[in-house]
Amino acid sequence: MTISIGNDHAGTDYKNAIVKHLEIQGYTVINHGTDSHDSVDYADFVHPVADDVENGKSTYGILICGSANGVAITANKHQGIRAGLCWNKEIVELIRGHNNANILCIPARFTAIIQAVEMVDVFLKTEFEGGRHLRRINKIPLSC
Ligand SMILES: O=C(CO)[C@H](O)[C@H](O)[C@H](O)COP(=O)(O)O
Repeated sequence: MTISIGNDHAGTDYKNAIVKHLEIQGYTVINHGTDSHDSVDYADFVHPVADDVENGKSTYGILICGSANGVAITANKHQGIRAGLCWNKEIVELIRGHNNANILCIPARFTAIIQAVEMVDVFLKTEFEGGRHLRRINKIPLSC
């Protein structure tokens, strides 16, 4: 499975830990984020990640910035994207199980690196439940 990842300067250390964790497990990771701690603008890496997921180049995306709000707002402008901001594993289960999210947004300044890695694991293993949740997703304008 291929996963696209992006981060701004607030998320560089988190991105590095997540990429290492995923590659050890055999995932292919496309890195659109900055590898530096110098200040950058989140939209510059969000759009390439969202494009990858929309066009099927990647199955899922992972976005990391300070609060995760900038990346989530930007990613959800894309028609085929359902991006969810998560701060614990329970919320991650819900954005996959209930919302069929295809991008996980992680707030680096409000989450420990180990928590972020654990959230990624939950995101990748949780299946969409379908049923009533599919009916609801189908009512989200421009998202399906
Ligand atoms: O864009 C954000 C929130 O909407 C992210 O949290 C950024 O990482 C944050 O805004 C960066 O802030 P900085 O003061 O420029 O480091």
